[in-house]
Amino acid sequence: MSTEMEESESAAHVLLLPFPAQGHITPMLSLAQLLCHAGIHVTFLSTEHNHRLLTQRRALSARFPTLHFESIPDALPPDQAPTIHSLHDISSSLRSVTKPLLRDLLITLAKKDDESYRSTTIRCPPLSCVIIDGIMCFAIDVAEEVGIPVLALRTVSACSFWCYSCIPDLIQQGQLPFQDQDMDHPIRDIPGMEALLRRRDLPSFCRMPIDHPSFKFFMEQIEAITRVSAIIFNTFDDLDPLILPQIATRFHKIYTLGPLHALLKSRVGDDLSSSVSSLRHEDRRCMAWLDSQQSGSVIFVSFGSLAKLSRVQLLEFWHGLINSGKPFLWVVRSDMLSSGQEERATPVELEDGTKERGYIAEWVPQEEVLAHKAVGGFWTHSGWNSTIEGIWAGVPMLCWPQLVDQQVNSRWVGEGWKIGLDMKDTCDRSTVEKMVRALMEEGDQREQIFKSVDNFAKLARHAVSEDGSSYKNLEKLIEDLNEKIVM
Ligand SMILES: O=c1ccn([C@@H]2O[C@H](COP(=O)(O)OP(=O)(O)O[C@H]3O[C@H](CO)[C@@H](O)[C@H](O)[C@H]3O)[C@@H](O)[C@H]2O)c(=O)[nH]1
Ligand SMILES: C[C@H]1CC[C@@H]2C(C(=O)O)=CO[C@@H](O)[C@@H]21
Repeated sequence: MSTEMEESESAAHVLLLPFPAQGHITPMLSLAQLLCHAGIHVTFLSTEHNHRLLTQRRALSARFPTLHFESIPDALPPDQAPTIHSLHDISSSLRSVTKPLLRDLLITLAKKDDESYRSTTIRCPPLSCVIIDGIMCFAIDVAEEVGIPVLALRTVSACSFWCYSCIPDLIQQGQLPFQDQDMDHPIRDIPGMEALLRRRDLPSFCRMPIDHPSFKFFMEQIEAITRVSAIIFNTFDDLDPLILPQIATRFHKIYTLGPLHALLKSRVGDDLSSSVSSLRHEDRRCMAWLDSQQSGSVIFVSFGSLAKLSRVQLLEFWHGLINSGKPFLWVVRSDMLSSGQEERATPVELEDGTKERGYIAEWVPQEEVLAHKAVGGFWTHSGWNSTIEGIWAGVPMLCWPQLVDQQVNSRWVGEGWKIGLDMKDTCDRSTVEKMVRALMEEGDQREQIFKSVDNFAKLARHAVSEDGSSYKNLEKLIEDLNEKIVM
């Protein structure tokens, strides 16, 4: 199929526009590879800063000749990582700087006789579709203006997406903003999760005043995404059987392709390194350290690419880990401490305890780490990529959510899917110690959690196998993109 499509003038050409952060680029790049593997032309458009950090671009283009990397300015300082508080700046910069340039690019790529691509060995057809990250909705206006159909990849979980979608209803019902300080007050009006959520489990921006610029940003995205032709989710049908039908009541076309990283391996091959989308340098020495540890003994601790910790939180976590007595591999990014709190001495008992049974790394090959036999538990911030990678690896999770969708994900992990423990809103050393022990030590609780996560891991394997839902949905997406009927 791919050879025919490469030569065909009518093959699809899709522009992918990720949000500029690791947790968004990784699933978008998996999707890019899956589409290119089927012969579709993909223009992967990153902001200039991230384009430079994607050091594996050349290797990827060599492997997938229909994968083209392009960059676009965003006018943000290169070291400004997105935070929930900087969303307003990011959003206005994308609108004022990136949006007009995107319009020019789409017009150029949509032309039937674009010479820049025709001069390459593989002829590239005119742009037929745009797949945006579900929070890059400024691009919908542009694509509509240029007359190109738009789909969205929503990189958060389906369950948190559904919560986002129900927020306007919660506001209308007077449940938002919260009327008092009781964060355990039940939220019963989100269809499909009636008996599950408390106020504290709603997306973190629900804790903000509703006239806060970041709250407004999310409200705009929630409204705008209703205009896309279809939404792609990084989940699989057996994980979300209660939620996907709810989403389908409001969004007429959805494709569930998850776990995307596993579908990529299943379709394209196992030799692909999961590091191709990494924006940071990986410390691979941690793998040798893991080799030296007993099977199932290590707790892997990673809070993704954006979470920030105060020095007090870091020390409480560290004390809790050391006091638990369990070996640990901990990703402590150099930009993880809140600014101004970096330069202080570490208590000697923590240094000694770490030398004895810990390994601290700047950034690791997380998928490989999760698959290592020494890893018996995953303490995570419940970012969606980490959560679905943890499910795929069949590793029980301890959750300490911080941002946006993570609050919802951790509730589903703890009480919905029952594949872990939710430590939300607490971080003192004795809670950490108790929770780490509960997760890692033999007993009924661990056994139940392990059974449940193992079951979802098996269902995930089925989903990406030839007769599984994600595999078939990808076929359908490819067919729809090629036939140009997703619109
Ligand atoms: O040392 C590390 C740590 C992380 N990762 C990878 O980095 C990604 C992190 O993604 P995620 O777990 O989703 O966390 P964030 O980076 O925090 O992602 C943001 O984007 C996600 C998708 O929208 C959201 O679900 C999160 O809440 C949001 O913070 C994963 O693929 C990890 O495998 C590594 O490769 N090495
Ligand atoms: C920095 C955050 C802005 C919104 C993004 C998000 C989402 O809802 O897509 C979740 O967490 C962060 O990645 C992003």
